[in-house]
Formats: sequence, C-alpha cells, structure tokens
Amino acid sequence: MREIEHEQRVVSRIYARLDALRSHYRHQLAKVRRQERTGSAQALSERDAFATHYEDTLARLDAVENRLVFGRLDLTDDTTRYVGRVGISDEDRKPLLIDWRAPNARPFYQATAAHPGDVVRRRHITTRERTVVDLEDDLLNVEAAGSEMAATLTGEGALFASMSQARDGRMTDIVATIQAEQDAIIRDSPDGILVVQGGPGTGKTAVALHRAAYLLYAHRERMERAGVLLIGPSSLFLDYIDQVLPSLGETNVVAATMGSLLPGVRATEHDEADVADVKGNLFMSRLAKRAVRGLQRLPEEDQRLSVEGVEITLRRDQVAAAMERARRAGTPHNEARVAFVLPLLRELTSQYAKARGMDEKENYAFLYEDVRQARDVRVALNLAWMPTTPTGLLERLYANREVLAEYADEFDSRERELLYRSPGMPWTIEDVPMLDELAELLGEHEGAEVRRERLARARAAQQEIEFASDAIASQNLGAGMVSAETLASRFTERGPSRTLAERARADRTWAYGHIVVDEAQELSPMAWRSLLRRCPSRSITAVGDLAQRSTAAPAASWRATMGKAGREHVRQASLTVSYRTPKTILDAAMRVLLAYAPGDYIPVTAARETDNALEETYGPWREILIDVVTTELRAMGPGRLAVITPHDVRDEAYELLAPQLGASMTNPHGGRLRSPLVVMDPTEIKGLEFDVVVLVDPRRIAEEAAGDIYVAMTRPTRRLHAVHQGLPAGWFD
Ligand SMILES: Nc1ncnc2c1ncn2[C@@H]1O[C@H](COP(=O)(O)OP(=O)(O)OP(=O)(O)O)[C@@H](O)[C@H]1O
Repeated sequence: MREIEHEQRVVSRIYARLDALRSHYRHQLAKVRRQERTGSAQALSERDAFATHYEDTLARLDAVENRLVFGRLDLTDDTTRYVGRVGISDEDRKPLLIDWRAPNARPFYQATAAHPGDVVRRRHITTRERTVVDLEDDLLNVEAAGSEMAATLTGEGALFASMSQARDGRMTDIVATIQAEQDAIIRDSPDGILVVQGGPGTGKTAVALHRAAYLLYAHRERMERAGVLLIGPSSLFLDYIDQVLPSLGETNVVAATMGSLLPGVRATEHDEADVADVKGNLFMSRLAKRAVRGLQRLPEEDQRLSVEGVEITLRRDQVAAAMERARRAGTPHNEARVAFVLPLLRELTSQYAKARGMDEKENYAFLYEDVRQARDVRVALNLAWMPTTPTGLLERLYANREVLAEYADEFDSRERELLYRSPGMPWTIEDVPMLDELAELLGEHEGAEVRRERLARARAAQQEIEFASDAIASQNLGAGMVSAETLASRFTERGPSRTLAERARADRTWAYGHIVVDEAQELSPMAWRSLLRRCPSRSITAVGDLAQRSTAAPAASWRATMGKAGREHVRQASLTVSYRTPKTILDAAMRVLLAYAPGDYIPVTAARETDNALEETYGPWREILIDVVTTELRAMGPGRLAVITPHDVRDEAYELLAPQLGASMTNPHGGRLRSPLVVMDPTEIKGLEFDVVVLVDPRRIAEEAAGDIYVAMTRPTRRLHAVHQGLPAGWFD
C-alpha cells in the first residue's frame, strides 16, 4: 500500500509537469498567434515556424495522457528510472520520465533474470486515468538467475490484464507490455529488408506500428523528412489501427492499401485467386515494357503529309533515327516524346519552307507552327510515338486478345484469358502494381503548360524549404523536433498548405524513408516491385504469416513470394507467442491447417487459455444462425462478435441477421468496426480480432483456401463457435 502511495506521488508529479508544459506551450502559441501578420516574408516565416513547433509539441503532449507512466527500473547503482510514453524533464532539465524508445529504457523490455544487466528490479505500474491502481515487480537479482522460465513473459499481470480486456473495435498500443522478442524487432536497425514471420496474434501488427514509432524517434532526421509508408490489407484494417500511432505521438505516417497506393486510382476489390496469381507474376513487368514499346511504331514506308495544302514527306529513316535517339535518353515514354518529335518537326519545317519558297530562318516560328498544328503531321507523329496514360493503355491491352497474345507470350492461353477484361470495368487491387509499372515507364502525360506549372510549383516549394531552414536556424528551433520540410509543408504564401504525409500520398515518385508492410504474405512479386520503387534506400519492415496466405497454393518461403525484393539483402526474424488466441482454439486451427495444407510451420505457443473456448452446433446454418448468434451475443456481454462466412454467402448471412439483430450491427458513432456484431468473409477479417467468432460452414472455407480457415479460426480472443453440417474427425477434439 505504502508502495502504491509512493508511486502515486511520483506519477502525480510527472502529470503536474506535463500540465505545466502544456500550458507553457499553449501560452506561447497564443502569443505567437497574437503577433500581427505584417512584416517581411522572413519575419512571417519565423512566426509560422514558431507556431508550427508549438502546435506539434502540444499535439504530442496532448496525445500521451493515458498511461503516461508505466514502468520503473531500479538499478544496481541505487538509482531509479521511470519509463513512459514520452520523455519529460523538470525545470532544471533533470529527467523525470524516459521515453520508451530511448536507449536507457531498453532494459525495461529486455532485462531477464538470466541477463539482468544493471537492473535489480523492474516494476510495471498500472494507472487508470491519473491514479495508480496496481504494481507488479520482477526481481532480477542474482538468486533469480536460475529460473529462465520466469523471464519468458515480462510483466505477466499487466500483460494478462491487457490481453483479456473486451475488444472495442480499435487496436491499442502495447508500450507498457512489449515483450523481449518483440522489442528486439522494434529496435532493429532500419537498414535493409527485415521480414518478420509470426503466427496469428503474435503481435506482428503491434510490433510493426511500434517499430514505425521507434524509427521516427531514433532516426527522426531521416524518417521525418521522407516520411514512413504503412501498407495494410484493407481500409477497414487501417481504420482498426488508426489510433495507435497518434497515441504514440507520431503522425508523419502515410497509411495506404495496395489498392490506394497509386494516386488517381482507388481499387477496393480483389480478383479471384487464379487471376491474382497471373497479375502478380513478374512476367507482367515484361508485358508492361512491350506494351509501352508498342506505342513506338516505325511506319512501313515514307509518308506524304499535307500542311496548308502543301505536300511534304516524313521519311521512314528519319523517323527511325529520331526514335533511336529518343530511346537512348532512357527517359519515360511520354517524356521522351519531345526528344522524338522535335528533330522531325525541324526537318519537316525545312521541307515546308522550301516547298513554299520562303526563307526558313526569317519565318521559322510561323512555319514551324503551321507544321506542328497540321492534322496530318499530328496524326503521323502520334502514330509513331503515342502519348498515353497508364489506365488508358492497360484498358486497351486487356480488352484485346490479339495484342495480349502477341505481348504476353510467357503466359499460356488460359492465363491470358484470365487477363482479358472488357473496357470500363473497375480496377482491382491486383491491377494497381501493373498500372504503377506502366506509370513508371510512361512518365507524366501532360502538355507543356501543365509541365511548366508543375516545375514552377516545385521551385516555389524548394524556396519555402529554404525559408523554413533559415527560420529554424535563426531561432534555434528544431532539436530534432521539426524539420524544414515539415515547416515548409505547413505554410506557403497562400497560407497553410498540405502536410508532408499529404504531399507524399499525392506523389507517385515520392521516396519514403521507411516502409512498413503488414500482412506481407499477401503481396505478389509485382506488388513488391511497386514498393521497392518507393524506397530506394531499401529500408523496409515486412510482417506477416505465410500460413495465412489466401491463395490456394501455400508459399514455401518468404523469398519465393517476394520476387525481386527476395534477392535483396533480407533478414528474417520470428515471433512465436500468440497473445490473442486461446490455446485450445490455436491448437485446433493448427490441426485444420495441417490437414488441408501439410507443411513445416514455425510453432506458435499460446500465452493464454480460456474456459469453453470451442463450441459447435450441428445443422443448416440458414436455420440456426440467428439463435446461435443471439445466444452468443447475450453470453458475451461487452465486447465484439464476428460472424465469418464463406465469401459468397456473406451478404445472405447479413440479410438473415439484420431484421432481428440490425441494432447490434450499426454504430452511429464509429462505423462498422465499432458495432458489437459484424458479418465478414475471411479476406475482410484479416488482421482483425474479436472476443467471439461464429464460424459458418468452416469446411467449405477450408476447402477453398487453407490459409483462410486458419485466419478465420484464429480471430477470437475468447471463444469460437462453429455452425456446420459435419466436419472431418479431429477438428474440434
Ligand atoms: N506485448 C503485448 N502486450 C499486450 N498485448 C499484446 C502484446 N503483443 C500483442 N498483443 C495483443 O495481441 C493481439 C494480437 O496482436 P496483433 O494483431 O498485432 O497480432 P498479429 O500477429 O498481427 O495477428 P494476425 O496474424 O492475426 O494478423 C492484439 O490485441 C495486441 O494488442
């Protein structure tokens, strides 16, 4: 009791300091804002620099209210450190609280009885609002060093309390209870490609997000300037995790799905597995090259062209030479068109001047315009070097079986047929890497005017950055908290402009400082190409589980799924303890997976068990589902329940439940994930978790894809209830 009182005094003092800092920055911000908006551009820019700095700092301080302090380390030299969400010092700059990401907070996550380092005692402090409600100590002294087991999970009480909470449809951060194997991955070097293999519920998503926050802290200069890109499997999933990074005080992360990666295209639906397989194959990049090359066509013979009634000749050999030169420059197709067209227009202008008997030099501008605007000339040059957009080109390619046969000869006729689609159909998520590939090969498709405007904008942005750098330097701002880019992104002559994240999102050619990929097992080799393009520094963390792949064929190794990225410097790590799924359910899921897709899976140990974890009801689901779901909802109390069905009956199951349970399926305050009851198929449910899962027709899900049944069965934190008409022996025994 005395201990709790003591810790309460410390925690209260840290909160008091947090309040003081908040009010200090609020006061400063108000003062800066009161200053008149007059003066030189330099003065304005300084004012804005201050305002931005204060706003950022305030936003960070406001975001860390909950569980601000969660740990204490007692060291061999009799000193004590408190660990929390951010670093806070007192008025004399003496540290009161250490940021969880700082090097000297590391023993909080890493010290074990066997390897205590200089830690004598680690204490987990649990707070509710600002009140200390529980303490839990690990004594890491020499006597304890014999029991390695005790150190496998750290802070078990806090960990179990957090794991056993009812779900509310939003992921929360795990800073207070990060486990040692997770911490090692979170703090790993940013260089190269790190692939993390982990079974269901082992914290891959949590680790990926905390790693993003860690890198933004430990390598702030590099990461803040270029931003971090986070790729998730669906927008629903991004919605599920969107609280985590802000609660860790980080906002400079661009979250996207593969379907929203390419500006201007927004794909939300997947192709069928066999189509997806073809579209993900690296051969597609060759198809892209040939399709773009096909836009550059040498005419069969010389062409007679009419300009204002005067006949001139576009010579085949001159077209060939111009083509050769333009290609040699190595610029994308649309951009190289200028290099192709200019010498030919010059040549045609000479001919035209001669034919009209006029002096070429004296009348060049006007003769040149006549030639350039002549319909014949435009048509002939376009046919030889056609400018186009990625979507236009792919639409024409997929709608033409002959062209497909000509360009895609690596594929057999069945595979080519899978690519065929009629024009006007919406793009799928699997189309995006190919569109991205084409965008890269084609380059910008824009008139000279648009290009000039873009260049002018880029120059203005550069000037703003220089301005901001000056402002930071002259005011001694920054200290790793704010970069010139961030500042420049907040103000322009026209007032506040887009944030770094917004600018990065809108720019196909943006080079990110780091990319974090979740559910990476779903990425095709073509998708990996799109990601590598966005990260020339090859600083990538990919987390996933090969056993949870949706495709019919399980992948043998990570490298095999990654295409070109697999040939880069790839390090692998694994996570082996599941914090979500109770043991009985996890074991059953593994048995089913092995029955449908035998393989060598890295074993996963469940950290917890629940009573009555498995249940089954026999019968036709259309007749019994309402009863099963109603009973489960009642028994669950607070929390969330998911009904998981095969894809083709998902809507039917929803319609069946809606008349009686509609109220549980809507939440006016927070979208679908926040409602107590959802109906989803195995693709949508990926990465999410629920207290209770009712599984409809599991056998069919398993027969369609072993990975899908494994995903579906491992979503619950408490209980799995299957509704079926017969299962093979061994499923639930
Ligand atoms: N160290 C931890 N402390 C507390 N909770 C944890 C910890 N690690 C993971 N969890 C919890 O376990 C659950 C599963 O984590 P997460 O979703 O990150 O797993 P995953 O490996 O991504 O799962 P899946 O493979 O199913 O996508 C989450 O509720 C997460 O908060």
